[in-house]
Parts: sequence; structure tokens; C-alpha cells
Amino acid sequence: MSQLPVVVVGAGPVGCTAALLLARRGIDVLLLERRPAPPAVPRAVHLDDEALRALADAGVAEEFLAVSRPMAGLRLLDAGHRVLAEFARDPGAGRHGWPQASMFHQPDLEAVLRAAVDRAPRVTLRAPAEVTGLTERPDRSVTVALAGGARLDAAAVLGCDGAHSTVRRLTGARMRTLARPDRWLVVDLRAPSPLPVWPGVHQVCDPARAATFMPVSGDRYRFETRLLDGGTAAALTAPEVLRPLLAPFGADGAEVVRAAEYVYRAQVADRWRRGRVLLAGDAAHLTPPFVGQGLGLGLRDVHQLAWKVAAVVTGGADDALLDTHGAERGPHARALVRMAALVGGLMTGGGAGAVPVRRAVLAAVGRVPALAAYATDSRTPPLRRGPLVDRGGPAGRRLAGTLVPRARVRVDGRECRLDDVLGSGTAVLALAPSGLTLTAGGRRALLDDVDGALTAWLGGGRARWVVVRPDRVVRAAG
Ligand SMILES: O=C(O)CCc1cccc(O)c1
Repeated sequence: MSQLPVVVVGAGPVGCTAALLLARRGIDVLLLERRPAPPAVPRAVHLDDEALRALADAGVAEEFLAVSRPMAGLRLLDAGHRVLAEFARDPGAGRHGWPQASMFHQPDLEAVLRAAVDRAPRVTLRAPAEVTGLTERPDRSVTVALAGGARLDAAAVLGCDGAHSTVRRLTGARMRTLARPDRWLVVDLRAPSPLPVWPGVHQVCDPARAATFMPVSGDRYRFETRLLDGGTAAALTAPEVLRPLLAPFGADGAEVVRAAEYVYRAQVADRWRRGRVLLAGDAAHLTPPFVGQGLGLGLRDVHQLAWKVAAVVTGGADDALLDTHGAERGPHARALVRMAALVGGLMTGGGAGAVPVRRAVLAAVGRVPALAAYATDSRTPPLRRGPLVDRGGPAGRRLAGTLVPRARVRVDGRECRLDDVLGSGTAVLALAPSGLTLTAGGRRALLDDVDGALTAWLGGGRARWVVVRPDRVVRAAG
């Protein structure tokens, strides 16, 4: 095994998760952070249950659930705040055993992850440490130059250093714009007593005053509104202007904790890898927030990358495995970023004439497969066909590239979730005459499918067997 650590640049949620995932695979990680302490600014507020699979594999799902709140879904309102449509999310146990959607205050998640990093013997956090150069060596390892002159050698480098990524710049990757940038005001609020609002995301579909309102967690709420031409954050946050905008949500008495202008960008990197330097999270993509997928995309990036990097740096796989990172994550990120921009435009764009169009489009959502899957079930698009995703045959087309449900199972009389018995390698689930079998880690076991969810899922995919990758993505089905 290589003695060199993997260097993860950026100790935000994506970088910390990457470090924990690698450490759990026995890899030493040096986590570098430019800032001496996490920034005290709230950012992401939403994660779906697919992204939670990554936090669970990093060992922090229960702690995340303790600081988050189940979210009821997305409600579209007209200018008069009448409900146009509602896309519900299961606040109980969805197909992965958790609420389908959760709201949280990002600093709470960062505290959970930093505490896990501090507990992880294989992870060393160095902050402040600023990367200034990356040089590939003949043996494919990477020399990382730090501000101040220090140099260190890494088996691989993961650039999880955010929107203004130094690693991206050093690899020569460029962001490609997929939709026009959009200026919004984002206001974080705290209310002295709980507000009587529906516990989901409210999207006001009024082109003249497009707005979003959502309970976050505890006493925290968020309000967002588009800055129209010439509008400024300062003008809109004047109490006499802001209060009437908050009043329909009962939030006019709330304390403004922070108000900032944000430019929502829809961008994806044109390359995700140079040698053993790989990009993930906001370093690789920026998305408008309308489907709440910014952080989820980043967590999925590192969930699908960590096992590949671990395999390559321990000599278990050829470097070519790393080609699949951008090949898989690029199309997935582009699909979701485009979907977010499209949904944002449909919900908030156009002029007065857009109102009937919006109603017609809403009625048609169910006929666009990717939108329908997202709207009704919060499922993100499957990974495209590639060396690790065999979408051949009817079952492969239905199931390969999607996540296997984290169903309730009983093995040897013990009830648990599927992930608890899948192990850290490739696994095969199959319907045999004796029942459902799992082959993982060289062991074959009979699974009792407690709720019948796995059998139903296989049946829905017309499959009798699936091969599941270490990141819980179905590799092949038949
Ligand atoms: O569709 C969902 O489940 C997420 C909706 C969402 C979450 C966070 C912000 C936002 O604008 C929409």
C-alpha cells in the first residue's frame, strides 16, 4: 500500500465527507483548509435521502439527523399565495429509511463533520494551509506546494475547495455556463416563536416578485427573492420594504440574521481530472438552488469517487478507473444543474403572460420522465452507461445507474438496513428459489426482505439480480 496520504483540499462538508470516506477505506488523509475556522455564514439548507447515503457511509447520518428536520416538500404558490401545485416528500422513512428531504443549518452539519474528522485517526486536518502548486511526478503521485514554501507528496489530490477552487485553476479546468446567472437576495431569519407555516419549501411563482420561503431547522427560516433590474440587497432589506414581503409567511417579526446578494450560477467544469488530481463539489459545479441539489451533488461526487481513489492508490486498480469520475459525474451534474435552471425559470420566469403557460407546464410535468421522477419521488437522474454502469437489457435500462434502496432486511435473525450488510466492495443481490440472496465480501447470505421493498423494487425493474457497486449504485441488472 502507498505510504503517501491522499490530500483533500477544502474542509467544507464535501471535503470532510471525502476525508471520512477515504479513512474508512484505510487511507490516510491530509485535509487542507485555507481558512483558520469554518466560515460563520449559512449556505446549504437541504439534502435528499440519496445524499444521506454518503453521510451514512462516512459514519455521521445519525448525527446529521439529530441536527436536521424532515421537510414536507415543495409548494408552488401564485402571486396571491394560493397553492398552484405541491410535490410532497415523505417525512417518515422513504425508500432509503430516512425522510426523503431534510433541512438543516450548514454550520450544524459542519460541526458534525469536523467532530468526526477530529475523531478519525487516519485524518489530519491542517488549517490554515493554502495550496499554491500541484506537480505530477513520474510515479503518478502529486507534489503539493503550500504558501510559505512547504511541499508534500500525495498519492492523489481531491479538490473540494469550493466555487473559487484553487485546485480547479491549477488543473486548467474551466467552468462552462449552462444557463444565465440570476441575482437574488438571500435572507436568513430567526423567529422568537415557531411560525405557523407549512414545513416545506414555498416557491412564489410571481415573475414580478419571485420568492422562496422555507423553515430551516430550530428557530431558523430562509427567505429569498430575485433582485430585479437595478434592485439592490440594501434597498430590499430596508425594514419597511422587507417586512411586507415576509408578512405572508408570518415572518415579519423575525430577526434578520444575515442578508446577502447571491448570484445563482449554472456551471459545470469542462474536465474533472488531471492525472491523480480530481475535482468534486462546488469546485466542479455550481447550481441554482431551485431543486435543492447543490450540496447533494457534491456529496454524491465524493461518495462515487472515494472508493475509486482508494482502489487506485492501494494498487488494486489501474489509474484508468479515475477516468470514470468525470465521465459519470459530469453528465449527472449537468442534468441536475440544467433541471434546476429549467425549474427555476418555469417557477419564476416570464411576464404576466407566463401564468397560464406555467399552469399548462405544471400539468405536463408528469410526462417528462426526469422531471416526473424528481417531482414525485425526489429521484435524481441515473448515471449514464459506461464501464461501471451497464444499462443494457430491459432491467439494466431501468435499474443500472440508480441507487439500490436502503431497505430493511433481516440476516441471521438480525434486523438491519441493506447498507449494513452490503460491505465495502461489490455485492450481488439475487432472487433465488430459496429467497433473496446477497453475495458480498466472499460470503453468501439469505436476506429476509422485511417490508418486501427490495423484491418490489427488483420486480418494478423486471430484474432477478443486480450487481451493486461500493457506492450503492447499481452496476448491472438482469
Ligand atoms: O424538491 C425538493 O425536494 C427540494 C426543494 C428545495 C429545497 C431547497 C431549496 C429549494 O429552493 C427547493
